[in-house]
Amino acid sequence: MAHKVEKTFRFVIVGGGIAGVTCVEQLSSQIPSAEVALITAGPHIKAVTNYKQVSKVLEEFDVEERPSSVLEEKFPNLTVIHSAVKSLHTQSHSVETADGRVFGYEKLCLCSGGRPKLLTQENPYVLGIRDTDSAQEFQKRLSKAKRIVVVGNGGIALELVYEVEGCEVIWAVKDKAIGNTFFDAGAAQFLIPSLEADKPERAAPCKRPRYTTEEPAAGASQTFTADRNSRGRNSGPTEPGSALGPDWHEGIALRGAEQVSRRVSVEYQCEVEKIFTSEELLDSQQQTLRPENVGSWPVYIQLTNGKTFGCDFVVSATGVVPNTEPFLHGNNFARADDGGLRVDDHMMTSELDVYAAGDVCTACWEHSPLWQQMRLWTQARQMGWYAGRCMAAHVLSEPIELDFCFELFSHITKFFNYKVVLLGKFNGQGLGPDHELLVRCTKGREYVKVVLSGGRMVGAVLIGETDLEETFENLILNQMDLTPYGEELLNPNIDIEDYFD
Ligand SMILES: Cc1cc2nc3c(=O)[nH]c(=O)nc-3n(C[C@H](O)[C@H](O)[C@H](O)COP(=O)(O)OP(=O)(O)OC[C@H]3O[C@@H](n4cnc5c(N)ncnc54)[C@H](O)[C@@H]3O)c2cc1C
Ligand SMILES: NC(=O)C1=CN([C@@H]2O[C@H](COP(=O)(O)OP(=O)(O)OC[C@H]3O[C@@H](n4cnc5c(N)ncnc54)[C@H](O)[C@@H]3O)[C@@H](O)[C@H]2O)C=CC1
Repeated sequence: MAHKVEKTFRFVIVGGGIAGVTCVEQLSSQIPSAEVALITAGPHIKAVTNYKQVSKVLEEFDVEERPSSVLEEKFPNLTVIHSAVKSLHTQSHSVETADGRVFGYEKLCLCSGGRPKLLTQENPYVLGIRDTDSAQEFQKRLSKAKRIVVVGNGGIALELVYEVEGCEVIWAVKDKAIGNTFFDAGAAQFLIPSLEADKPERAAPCKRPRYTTEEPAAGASQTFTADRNSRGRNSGPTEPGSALGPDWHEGIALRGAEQVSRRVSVEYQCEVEKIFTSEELLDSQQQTLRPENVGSWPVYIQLTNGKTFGCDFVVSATGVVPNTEPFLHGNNFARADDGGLRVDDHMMTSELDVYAAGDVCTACWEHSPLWQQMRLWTQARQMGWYAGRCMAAHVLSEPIELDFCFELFSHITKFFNYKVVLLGKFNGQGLGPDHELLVRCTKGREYVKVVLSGGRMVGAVLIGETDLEETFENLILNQMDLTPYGEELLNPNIDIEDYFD
């Protein structure tokens, strides 16, 4: 190594996102005398605010971007270093930053997050959304756009298609239904009318114990339009930093160049065949172009269903890749198939004294039958907190067991303006055909799905103000045999809370 070690810290944490900051807070509170360094690339750090434990495992909180001085004032033994780590030397227990400084560590936690897994890296018309900078770039480009294509069917796509106004959106999804990372086709059917104009209908409960859904045929498309009055929004840009999170779009107006309201066309069961410029389009003599798509768009996207759309730009909302690159050279990290650093049940990587938490890591311990990893804010906080506890326990030679929060998967969020709660194996993940679904759906009001295996509840999707989360969480955790209750479990006329008292 070219440079001399400037200082050795007991704990070094890399990354000022939710995972890194929570890890720092945990370590600094547990061992206040320990010297801790937080090395982060951005000028700001993320802070969890308004934390609320909704039930045993469900939690809600806001996230704010703050100057790092707030953390340093709170924890006198903390040093925040604003520079990117460019290399890691696990043999000598040191990291080197982009500005050429070298810091030693006794224990290190990598919390460098992830970045968008783009359809293509080179095309200037293909955007990803991750942090405030990329959200602002998206907003700027959108303000001049008449049509965009959104590719992907997860969290970002779901948020964008609902929020974008004044611009036509073509939404290309690989699947038969929208929102496949969070929902099944039934929930998608419940949500899709929200893309259209608000037409208040009297909600009539309909119990659907047998699970059937109508799906669009392969290669089909559906168009939804909505007239919406502008909703109140703050207009000022937010400060640059790490990954965005809940309600990131509340602070920025997502409005295109047209005086139209929402117009979304969903192209089902298709992927991207090719992305090309107008010159390339002329050269290739595209036969598949519909008349409405002919024009001088800066970029064209050809889908595997044979259709080609011209647009102002493409949003690649196609998942994340863990930020591991700076740490790999010269070291021997075991990585998972998704590119994340493999961690065990103590958040330890395969390298001695190196831990990892949040989007950069892949949980490779034997999971509880009711938990799975998803790269989410909540899990970044839980992992950062638990990694901090493990690091502290190891230096103090104390025993530590996997935390209870990894017992049951839980996530609270909002899609299409509905509250969404996901519990356990909410989509029957990994259960094979050996499970049963109960569904209750009240159009425009709520969608409740329960996943049962061997008569026991193993997962649930709750959309709307169902007020069922706590009861269902208990039923999942206590694994009570629900066979005697049958379909009554979702009877809208029974107060289920009283039922199980
Ligand atoms: C648009 C969007 C909306 C989202 N909405 C939700 C939501 O509603 N609910 C939810 O649960 N989750 C949501 N997520 C996911 C959530 O934001 C992430 O899972 C979570 O923020 C990950 O936290 P992290 O600390 O692991 O990583 P990050 O927040 O990405 O933080 C990584 C940090 O590491 C720093 N860093 C990176 N490389 C280096 C380096 N070499 N040296 C030093 N520092 C480095 C970065 O500057 C950053 O500070 C959303 C994500 C996006 C992009
Ligand atoms: N409310 C919430 O909980 C939100 C969570 N997030 C999180 O932020 C992160 C980033 O979000 P997303 O990019 O939406 O990731 P995601 O993992 O949620 O979804 C990625 C989607 O892209 C699809 N996809 C992948 N490769 C593709 C390809 N080549 N062509 C077409 N489709 C492809 C996948 O099938 C999946 O539907 C995720 O970890 C997500 O969970 C994001 C927004 C909201």
